[in-house]
Amino acid sequence: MLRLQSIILAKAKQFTVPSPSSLRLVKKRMIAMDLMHHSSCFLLPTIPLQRRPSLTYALLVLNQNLPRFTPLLWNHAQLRLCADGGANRLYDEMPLFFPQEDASDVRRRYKPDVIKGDMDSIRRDVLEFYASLGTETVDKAHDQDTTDLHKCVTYIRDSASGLDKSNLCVLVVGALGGRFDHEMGNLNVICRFSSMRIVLLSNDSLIHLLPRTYCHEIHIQTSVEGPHCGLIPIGTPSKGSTTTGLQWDLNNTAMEFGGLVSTSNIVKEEKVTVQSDCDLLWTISIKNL
Ligand SMILES: Nc1ncnc2c1ncn2[C@@H]1O[C@H](COP(=O)(O)OP(=O)(O)OP(=O)(O)O)[C@@H](O)[C@H]1O
Ligand SMILES: Cc1ncc(C[n+]2csc(CCO)c2C)c(N)n1
Repeated sequence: MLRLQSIILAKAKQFTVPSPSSLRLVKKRMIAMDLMHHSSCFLLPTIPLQRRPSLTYALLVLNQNLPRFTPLLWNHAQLRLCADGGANRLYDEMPLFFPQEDASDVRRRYKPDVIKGDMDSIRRDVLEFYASLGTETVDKAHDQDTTDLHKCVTYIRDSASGLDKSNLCVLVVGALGGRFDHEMGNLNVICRFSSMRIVLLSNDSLIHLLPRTYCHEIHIQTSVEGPHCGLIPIGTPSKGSTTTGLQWDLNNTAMEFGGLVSTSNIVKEEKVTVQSDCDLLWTISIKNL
């Protein structure tokens, strides 16, 4: 009798074969997706203790104007790197944040742990200054196929010893504005290292990736960021993305680059949630306090 039932069931199933896309949807609903929390609390003077998960920060300085909050990020970071010409920026611009102080005192206080790149932009005097203070220098002049940012992210991932990498967040300053090929290269790095938390920052905005493999909860630090924001599918089209907490929420909405993308959106709540079938770029404005 049981065997007969299962034959009947099997036969019935033959006539209602679910499409691969509906199977994927069912599978997605059955597997509870992990939640990923995001918070720009690194822009606050002190990081709240109850911050979940507690992150370790690495700061990466690129060859562009240093954002005004660079000293703050420096203090939060456990590892500080300069990508090639980024060292010139640190050397030239860090003393400008402390006009009362002697420039060389400031330079000694803000000594990077590592300078890595193809070393075609760093000035000799700057390289010698930091090397004499004990900064590790890694010359990758032979590699002309990856950017200096890429080289530095690889260093953080593979070589930085004594750094808790289980909950690491890489803060990249000087990543936006300026030359467009560099900006696109920088965005490409966050897509290429999609399993790492990497935040690209300028004075005006920040960008990070929301991998499709998680549900995302973004805790808005309203004192320092927002309200302008955007969600952009940069690599592949999204068949459906869903959000809460935005003025123009997405409701299983399809998006694609060259079609609909969510720019000039507005954050309406302290918590924004995002779920998508593809990796999305999240961007939010930084307040000019
Ligand atoms: N104008 C910019 N806008 C955004 N990012 C930049 C800009 N300039 C440099 N960067 C970033 O800083 C890193 C180091 O800059 P640097 O000028 O040393 O690079 P580079 O390889 O010498 O550049 P290029 O040879 O293409 O001029 C780059 O890999 C890039 O990520
Ligand atoms: C297809 C292709 N396009 C551009 C470059 C040039 N390039 C890319 S990264 C880099 C290093 C910059 O520090 C250089 C020179 C390349 N190699 N391959």
